[in-house]
Amino acid sequence: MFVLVNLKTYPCDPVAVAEAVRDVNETTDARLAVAPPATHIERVAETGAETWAQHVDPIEHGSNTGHTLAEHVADAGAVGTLINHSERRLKLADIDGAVQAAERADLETVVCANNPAQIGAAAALGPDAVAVEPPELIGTGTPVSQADPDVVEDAVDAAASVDADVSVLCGAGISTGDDVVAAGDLGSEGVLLASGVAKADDPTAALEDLVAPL
Ligand SMILES: O=C(CO)COP(=O)(O)O
Repeated sequence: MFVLVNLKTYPCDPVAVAEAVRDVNETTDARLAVAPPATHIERVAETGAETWAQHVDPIEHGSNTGHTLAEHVADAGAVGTLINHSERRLKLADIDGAVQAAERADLETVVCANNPAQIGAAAALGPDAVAVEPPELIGTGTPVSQADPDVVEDAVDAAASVDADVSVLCGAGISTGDDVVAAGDLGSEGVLLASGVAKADDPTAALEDLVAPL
């Protein structure tokens, strides 16, 4: 299972969380990665943790002000990027452009979406993976894999019907190893989570709990 920790803009120490991700990754067959704010990618990558960006813009080198260029996040040490999110909503054309920008920079891609219909559209753009995250469950601590298992199974079916090579992750409210196991049982190849680690008093213990049953 892939466990991707999105730090959003939570007031945690991204380097400390990254060190925890790096250390717990050594203890498990699961694959752990962390997505800090763009400003912290370089310092986080220097810890040795697998580092992802939270966003890249659908642009190339040139006259763009205030944008995030895929090549820059790759240079800073990111190996992948989230694209689109309930909290960073993009138009379909911009998701398409961001996937192409990320591929140009050799970044792995996970396109987030709110529901199975959007997952089908996202999968059609050819990312490496899609992640279904019902907005109403994000940040609640109520895990999608238990509160809304149908949405995960339907997302898996929707992606498979478009492109069987696109992996499916799920997220929202995931915070325990049981939640991760439940996600896997529904056909998800990984989880995307944030508050369960970023807001934890002890991120290492939270990560250890997440991967314990894997
Ligand atoms: O939005 C999410 C990850 O991108 C999920 O957030 P929570 O894990 O806080 O519910």
